Amino acid sequence: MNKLLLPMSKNINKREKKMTIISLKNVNLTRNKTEILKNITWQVNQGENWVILGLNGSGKSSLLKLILAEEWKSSGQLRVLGTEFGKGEIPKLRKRISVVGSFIAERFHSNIKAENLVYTGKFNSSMLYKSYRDQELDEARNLLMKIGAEALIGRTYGSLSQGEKQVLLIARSLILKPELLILDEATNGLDLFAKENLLKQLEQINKLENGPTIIYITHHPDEISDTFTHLLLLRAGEVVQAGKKDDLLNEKILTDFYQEKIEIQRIKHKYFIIPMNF
Ligand SMILES: Nc1ncnc2c1ncn2[C@@H]1O[C@H](COP(=O)(O)OP(=O)(O)OP(=O)(O)O)[C@@H](O)[C@H]1O
Repeated sequence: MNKLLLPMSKNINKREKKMTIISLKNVNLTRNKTEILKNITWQVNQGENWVILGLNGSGKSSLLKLILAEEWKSSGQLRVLGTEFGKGEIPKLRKRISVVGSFIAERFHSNIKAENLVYTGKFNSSMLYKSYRDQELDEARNLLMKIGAEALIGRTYGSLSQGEKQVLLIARSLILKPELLILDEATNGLDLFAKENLLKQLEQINKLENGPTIIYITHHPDEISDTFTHLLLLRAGEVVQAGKKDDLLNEKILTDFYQEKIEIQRIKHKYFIIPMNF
């Protein structure tokens, strides 16, 4: 993956100070008589970046789909960027949120060209519903150039490696200058260095004045970089703990969370969780 440089300017738009970005109060999600999310209460404030950590099947993707209004809560109160679900305008809200993740990655046709795919980010859609003039697509091309991915211009999505696809999806996620950026297992399929580049990219996004709030969904504690301030620990559809990263990344809390004895090793800026009974 190429080293990524951010294209955003410092004053993207004026945003309220310290607004609540995400608020869930007693939210439940039930499908086919299965309780997928149970009584979730969680608040993300401006200035915080969260990692959602959980084992397989803990409900991470379902929580993400609720926030994106791709799933509808069964009960409870849900508010994202000031829009109350059930009252506010969801299509408008969607344009303020960007997602990078496999369930987005799978939606694109293999024949779509890199610049067209990046441009779909403008409409939060997986395809372009009309043809765009070269001049319009130049915005996407310029973005790819700025992030050092000009080699991808003109290439079809299906011909790209996993790492190259991820670069495209990141460019796509930035074209709308989102207020909320969600990454769902975004390092899947990336090699060691591509993964570090992605985490570095997030660090740069985080330094932007008026940059987006970042929500990062992962299985891998070693990806909890300095960019992140808070941690949501999700198990079997329930919040086990939610709070400041520094308060939660300790052996007692994580042993309780995983229900397995673990040890934490901090090497340089990374956390490694070692299962002790294997
Ligand atoms: N429509 C549905 N009907 C019944 N059960 C469902 C439905 N959708 C999800 N589930 C179940 O809800 C649980 C949570 O799923 P989800 O995909 O949100 O977990 P996850 O934490 O993202 O998992 P992974 O890390 O494996 O991707 C799983 O047990 C899943 O099988």
